[in-house]
Amino acid sequence: MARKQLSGMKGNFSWHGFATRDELASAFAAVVARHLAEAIAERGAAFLAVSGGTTPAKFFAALSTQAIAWEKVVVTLIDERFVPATSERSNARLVDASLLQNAASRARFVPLYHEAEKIEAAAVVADAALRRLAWPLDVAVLGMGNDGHTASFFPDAANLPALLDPASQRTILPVHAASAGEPRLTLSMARIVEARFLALHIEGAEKRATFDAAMEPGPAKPIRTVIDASAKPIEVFWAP
Ligand SMILES: O=C(O)[C@H](O)[C@@H](O)[C@H](O)[C@H](O)COP(=O)(O)O
Repeated sequence: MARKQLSGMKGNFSWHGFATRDELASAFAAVVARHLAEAIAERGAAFLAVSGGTTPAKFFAALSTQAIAWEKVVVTLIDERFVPATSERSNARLVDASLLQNAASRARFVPLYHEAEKIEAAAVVADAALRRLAWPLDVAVLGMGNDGHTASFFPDAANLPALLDPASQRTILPVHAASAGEPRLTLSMARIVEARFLALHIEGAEKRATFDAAMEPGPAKPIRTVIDASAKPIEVFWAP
């Protein structure tokens, strides 16, 4: 059973804590499916962006079996490593293997990765492709690293101010950051914070401590900048 705590005093977020990661996965999948179904009922389609990394696999598996009109859902990524879908580092590969299965195999996936010599060129192609979709996102699911990054907003990214520009006209931007491992493509913060439902999915004591520290006064980590910029409180889903 979720322990919900509205943390209005501490920041622009609502905390949903679960006893186990399995409980979180099934409850969070039901919440996301409800938002997608509402979007389909109201506008005839739904638009979902998910993060990669190691955290979402169980949630993706639970979401893939939700009984909604998946053929009306477009799925894209919050961010992607600059690697082809054949790479084990590819978030598209993860989504294909874990989310676009079962009922959700009927969804349409729009990738961020495009083959190009330079990531700047791939970002321009992805930006043009993504612009054609029906913004804003109905649901955006963020992850977070222990350095306080979310999406590919790494603290050491050379273009961090452009990534976090709340007035950005860009949909997709390239990212070069030594801490990221490889270059990345990411949605701009401006496109993320306008989502109708914005959630952060984190697990483990270390990430909880990182999140709590980021909400303390002091220089803002990227996760804090995103939370502060969101029009609505971000919904945080956490389990130990
Ligand atoms: O491609 C990625 O890595 C991401 O989308 C990234 O922002 C991720 O959400 C965090 O780094 C957390 O990653 P973990 O879930 O692996 O801890």
